[in-house]
Formats: sequence, structure tokens, C-alpha cells
Amino acid sequence: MLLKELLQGLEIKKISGRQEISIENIVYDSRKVTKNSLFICIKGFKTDGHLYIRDAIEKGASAILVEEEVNLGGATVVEIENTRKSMAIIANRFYGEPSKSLDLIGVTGTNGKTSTTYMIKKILETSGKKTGLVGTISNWIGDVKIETDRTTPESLDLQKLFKRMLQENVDCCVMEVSSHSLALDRVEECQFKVGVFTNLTPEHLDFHATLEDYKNAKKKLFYKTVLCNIINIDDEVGKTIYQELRRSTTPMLTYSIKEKADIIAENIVLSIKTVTFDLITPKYKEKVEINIPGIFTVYNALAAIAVCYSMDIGANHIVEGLRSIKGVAGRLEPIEEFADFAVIVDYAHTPDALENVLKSIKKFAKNKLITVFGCGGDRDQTKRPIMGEISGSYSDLTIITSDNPRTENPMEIIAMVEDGIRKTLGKYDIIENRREAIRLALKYAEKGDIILIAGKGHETYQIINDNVFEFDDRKVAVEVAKEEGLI
Ligand SMILES: CC(=O)N[C@H]1[C@@H](OP(=O)(O)OP(=O)(O)OC[C@H]2O[C@@H](n3ccc(=O)[nH]c3=O)[C@H](O)[C@@H]2O)O[C@H](CO)[C@@H](O)[C@@H]1O[C@H](C)C(=O)N[C@@H](C)C(=O)N[C@H](CCC(=O)O)C(=O)O
Ligand SMILES: Nc1ncnc2c1ncn2[C@@H]1O[C@H](COP(=O)(O)OP(=O)(O)OP(=O)(O)O)[C@@H](O)[C@H]1O
Ligand SMILES: N[C@H](CCC[C@H](N)C(=O)O)C(=O)O
Ligand SMILES: [Mg+2]
Repeated sequence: MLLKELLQGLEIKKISGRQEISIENIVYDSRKVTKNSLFICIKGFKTDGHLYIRDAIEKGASAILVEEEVNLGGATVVEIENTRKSMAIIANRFYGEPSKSLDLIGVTGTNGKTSTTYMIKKILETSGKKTGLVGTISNWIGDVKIETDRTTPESLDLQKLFKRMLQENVDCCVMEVSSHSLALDRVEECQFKVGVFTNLTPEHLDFHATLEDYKNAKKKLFYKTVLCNIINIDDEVGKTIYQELRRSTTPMLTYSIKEKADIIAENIVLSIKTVTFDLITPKYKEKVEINIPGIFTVYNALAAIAVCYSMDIGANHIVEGLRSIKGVAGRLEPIEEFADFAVIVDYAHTPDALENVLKSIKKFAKNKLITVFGCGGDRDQTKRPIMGEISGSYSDLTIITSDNPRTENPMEIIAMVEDGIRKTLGKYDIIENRREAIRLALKYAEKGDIILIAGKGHETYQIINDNVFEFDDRKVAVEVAKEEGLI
């Protein structure tokens, strides 16, 4: 595509060099530049893309998009106000506006995005639609898995992925829309059919200055949708978003288990492995059964149902799709090798998630509830004491350990968790090494106990400083139990 075409309609401050040049590739990382690339310079949180322009030109970049004045030859230089936002516009154009041809569903909220997207995918597939998925665990094109390291990819990578989905005849794509992606314009130019709001509780307050900023980032999704917005009105923030969206032209569907809403669940029965409920929609009633425990599974299912209902997917496909789900990796995932006591791995890494999970499983513990968890480094510090207090309140024993300490001192993170747990009567131990923490929990466990290993869920690594080590809670629990002769 010609550079001139890519830049059409953008407010350019200054341009030096030819615009009639063919752009074969677009990149925002100088290390990925190939011949005839457009290199987009982004001022980041760690470094600044403008520092790598020379490097990019040497590798063959023929055009550079900048947001600060640079004077050098060898490539066309285009100066613009906001390169991150412009990248989304250019990427959408370069890949042929792919989201317009997909039924794109966006799910946002603090907790439940991954779980809800997997439910939606399963229902859509049951109804015969080839479905793509973009999210935390991995991306999918039908049943082909694509590794990812972001929940919501950078706009360029996202548009490229959408194009690939179209080439592979995908009908619908369901994606998690993180607050970072909304704040950093990763989903600008995406045309969503349906948007979902699951809930909002404190998280990522290292990135968003206030809870209000966090909410405002999430809210942006609902002004990008054309078919329907789906809102959990049992959530306090959901209620306010619902009120605000009444002025919008996009129709809305609400869901609830407590209040009058469009999609509701009644007669909920929770067991240690499943949930069942009576589904009531404006058009029909059905019995629903899902093989994932916890009251929040009902919420995630209602969100998924509302999406499919708004897309006119038949009730039979909804019920069958939900029934066929075997679980979502690292979300209340039971480790089957254990018989006398239960070991469950879960991705709860926010106060709200941890509280919900502990509440859900505590009632099924015939004996003690033992929790092993820590908090991630280089992330929101305010949640650490709160999570400590929650674990101390619900668990008979907490073993505080490391999550992904990243560049922080693990013992300092643990001390912040300990500040919270000390406010409770809950017993606790501190074992910084996560493998050893899991070992101790297994050694303490007795018949009828439940061990919850929280925070890392599906993750198969642990990040310590800038090193990524292999670490999977599910595998480690089994390995350690074998070493101890417990299984
Ligand atoms: C805060 C944040 O989201 N940062 C993301 C952002 O980084 P950044 O813009 O600060 O980039 P930077 O590292 O400072 O580099 C600036 C620019 O220089 C370029 N560069 C850098 C080095 C070089 O040699 N050459 C070069 O061109 C980089 O490619 C970049 O364009 O853009 C990068 C490239 O896309 C992302 O990898 C990076 O994610 C970081 C690693 C991250 O941890 N993000 C998390 C917080 C995140 O986004 N999480 C949400 C999930 C939240 C949830 O699920 O609750 C997500 O959607 O994944
Ligand atoms: N609707 C919900 N409300 C509260 N907690 C939930 C809900 N659904 C799941 N959880 C809890 O939150 C954890 C994370 O769930 P999930 O991965 O679905 O959320 P997410 O929004 O995708 O998280 P992330 O922001 O990390 O991508 C689960 O392991 C579970 O403990
Ligand atoms: N999407 C979340 C995941 C946190 C998972 C937890 N294991 C951690 O590393 O803090 C984040 O990037 O903040
Ligand atoms: Mg997720």
C-alpha cells in the first residue's frame, strides 16, 4: 500500500520525503523492521521508539512516523500528534478494516473476562459458527492455538490477527478488552458488534490514577459497539454505566441474579464441581448446567448467554454449548491426582476474585481451607494488604509466597501482604519460594481439606527480575506430591 494512502485523513504536522512509496510492512519495534517498512515511534513507559530510528533505517525502514521533530535523511519522516492512536488507524487501513467483516464481541471488566469469552466461543461453535478468540491465556482461530503474551494485543498485532481470522473463514471473534488496551488505544478502530461489562473492583491502580479513570477506560468500549451492550447490573459500577448508556443509541441488555433484568438466573444450585440454574430471558426459559463451580460462574454464564441471545443464537445451542464446557484452564481447575484432599489452582489475582473464590470453595471444605498465594511485582501495590486480609479471614491457614515478583524484592511484596493478614485471626506462614510453599501446604493437608493455589492459574512461568523460569502450579503440585510420597 502507498504511504500516501495509509496517511489519508490523518492530521499531519510535517512531512519530509516522498509519500508515493510502497509500504510492505508496518512495525512499532525497530527489532522487527524489514525492507520497505513504516516504523512507528512510540514513547513508551520504559523507553522511547524515537531512540531507534537510525537502527530502523539501517534495517530497511523507508518511512518513519514520529511525534517529535527529527532531522535525518534516508527515509520519509512524517510528524503527527499521537503515534499510538495513529498506529491504530493505519493498521486498520493496512489490513483492510477486518473487524467490519467479523462479528466482533468485546468483553471488559475486572474479573471474568477470560472465563466469559471461553463460554461465548463454545456456544457460538455449538451453533456452527467458526470463532476466533483473543485473550489472556492464548489466542485461537477455531481450534488452532496461537501463543500470546498480552491480554489485548497492540493495535497493529490485533488488526493483523483479525485479517488472518478472515482469511481462515472465521465468522465471529470474541475478545477480552483490557483497560490498558482501552487507555492505550489498542482497540481504536475496532468495530464491535457487542460489548460486555462484567464488573469493576479496584485493580491496576498503578496504571490508572484513580478508580474513576479505570472505570472511564472500561466505559470506552460501549461507545464502539453497534448491536448491543450487555451490562451486569448487580455490580455497583455496572449500574452507573447502565444509567449513562441509556442516552446511547446502541441497544442494551442487562443481566442479574438479584434484580429485575433482561436475562436472569433463578433457583441457582451450587455444588463443588458444577452450577445449575433456571435461565429466564424475554423470549424463553431454560435449565442451564455448567461444569465450573462458583457463583461467579453464574454471572459469567449470564453474560455469555446475553451475548448469544443478542446475536439470535438459538436457546438449544446456548444450553448445549454451556453444558459441553469442561472448564477453563487455571480457573478453579481441580488437580485430579489428589484423592484425600482437594487441590485447586485458580487465577484470582485481585481482592474481589480472591474473596469470591474463597467464599465459593469454603462451603465445600469438610475440613481446613489452606491458601497459597502471593502478589505480582511491578503491579498495583494497594491490593496486597487487602488480599492478605481476605485470605486471613476465609482460610484456616495461608502460606504467603511469591507470585511473579518481577523486579521487586519478593520479601517486600510479602511484607505488604502480611500487613493485611495480621489484621485477622487467620494463621499464616511465609515461604518465599513458591515450590516450597506448595510443598508445605501439601504436607499440612489432611483428609477433607481444600488447598487453593491462587494467582497464577494457567501461567506456565514465573518472572523473577527479567528472567522467565518454567513454573506451572498444576505441574508443581503433582511433582512435589510425588516427591513427598503423597500420591
Ligand atoms: C504498560 C503497558 O501496557 N506497556 C506496554 C507498552 O509498552 P510501552 O509502550 O511502554 O513500550 P516500551 O517498552 O517503553 O517501548 C517503547 C517503544 O519502543 C520500541 N522499541 C523498544 C526497544 C527497541 O530496541 N526498539 C524499539 O523500537 C517498543 O517496541 C515500543 O514501541 O507496549 C508494549 C508493546 O506492545 C507492551 O509490551 C507493554 O506491555 C507491558 C510489557 C505490560 O506489562 N503490559 C501489561 C500491564 C498489560 O498491558 N496488561 C493488560 C492486561 C491487564 C489485565 O488482564 O487485567 C493486557 O492487555 O495485557
Ligand atoms: N465474574 C467474576 N467475578 C468475580 N471473580 C471472578 C469472576 N469470574 C472469575 N472470577 C475469578 O477471577 C479469576 C480470573 O478470572 P478470569 O481469568 O476469567 O478474569 P479476567 O477478567 O480475564 O482476568 P485478567 O484481567 O487477568 O485477564 C478467576 O480465576 C476467578 O477466581
Ligand atoms: N493481567 C494481570 C495478570 C496478573 C497475574 C499475576 N500472576 C501477576 O503476575 O501479577 C496483570 O498483568 O496485572
Ligand atoms: Mg483475562
